[in-house]
Amino acid sequence: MLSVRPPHTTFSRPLIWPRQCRVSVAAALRCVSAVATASAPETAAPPGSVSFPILVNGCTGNMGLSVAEAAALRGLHLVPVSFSSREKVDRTIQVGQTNIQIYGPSAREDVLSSVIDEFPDVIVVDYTAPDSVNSNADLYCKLGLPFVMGTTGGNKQLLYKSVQESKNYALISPQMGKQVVAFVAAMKIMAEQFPGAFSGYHLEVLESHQAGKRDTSGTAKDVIACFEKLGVSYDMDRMVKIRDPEQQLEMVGVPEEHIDGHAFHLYHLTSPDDSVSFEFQHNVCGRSIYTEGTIDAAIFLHRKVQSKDSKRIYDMDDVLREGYMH
Ligand SMILES: NC(=O)C1=CN([C@@H]2O[C@H](COP(=O)(O)OP(=O)(O)OC[C@H]3O[C@@H](n4cnc5c(N)ncnc54)[C@H](OP(=O)(O)O)[C@@H]3O)[C@@H](O)[C@H]2O)C=CC1
Ligand SMILES: O=C(O)C1=N[C@H](C(=O)O)C[C@H](O)C1
Repeated sequence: MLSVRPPHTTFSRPLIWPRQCRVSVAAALRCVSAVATASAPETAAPPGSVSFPILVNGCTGNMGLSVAEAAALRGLHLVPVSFSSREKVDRTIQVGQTNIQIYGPSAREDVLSSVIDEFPDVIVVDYTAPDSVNSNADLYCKLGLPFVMGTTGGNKQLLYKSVQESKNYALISPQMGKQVVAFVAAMKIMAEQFPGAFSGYHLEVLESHQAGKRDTSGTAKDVIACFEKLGVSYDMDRMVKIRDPEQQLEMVGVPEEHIDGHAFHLYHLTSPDDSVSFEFQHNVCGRSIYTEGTIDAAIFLHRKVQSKDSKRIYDMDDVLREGYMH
């Protein structure tokens, strides 16, 4: 059986993961848009808040649907369009009062062009799949569609290059949970201020996510990059990735009701002589922390686009720094 216990530890107590969490498209669009405007929004936008069109790509999936629901609840104008990786989709998804039409990949460019005509200040949010990150981003950049990229994976360098070259606006973050973002930001600060502070230390990393997660945790990769700057050498192949529900229940301690949606991370450091150890954990149950952060990210990006800010590429650190922490 896979041992969750990092080998280089002097602790005698078993590793216990907390059981509780702690930490003609255009015509159709015009028609739906008119209905959406005429009928009262589900929940009025909070006083002083903005409302703008938001298109969530990946509404057939868990994050896409959650973000679409949260957008409607926050009083944003949900564009009734989303996409699938499958060509033969004949499907609509009801989110509040909006009927979202799902299109296949070949319709993407035409449909998105019509969306821009109809909703020039639209913000796209992408929660699709790692292998779609670059092609989706390339298309948003080609069309000048500002986007929030929540989807992890893909080629990060190419992603940034596309945005830079197109001068499009984008907010890219593998982690939208604001408290987790703050933790990673603290790790980055430590790495910048005390490079080499953990030289010679041994690092073990374990991450557990719902079985459907295809890639390695993007958040873990970012945290490991900080440890590397702190002097730790780490081979990514050693990361323990748990996707098996039985192990998650019995070994990791994920509450049963969150087996289908959780993100538990553990980083364990041990000094060369085994006399000192450190543990960092961030354990998330459900998805509300990400949906909340994603809506803030979309609002933030919309403001930047409207004010024609000269900076074009953002991450969640920028969002937190501008006071969205609460
Ligand atoms: N940044 C953050 O804070 C977070 C990031 N994530 C990341 O978001 C992504 C999605 O996660 P999650 O919702 O849990 O995954 P799901 O598997 O539940 O959903 C992904 C959906 O994307 C759709 N999809 C795949 N390819 C395309 C495409 N080319 N165009 C449009 N839709 C597509 C799939 O539907 P279909 O079969 O119809 O194509 C699927 O329903 C992952 O990369 C995950 O790591 C998740 C949580 C938080
Ligand atoms: O797929 C997920 O669920 C998550 N993905 C992100 C990642 O890969 O870091 C963020 C969080 O771990 C949830």
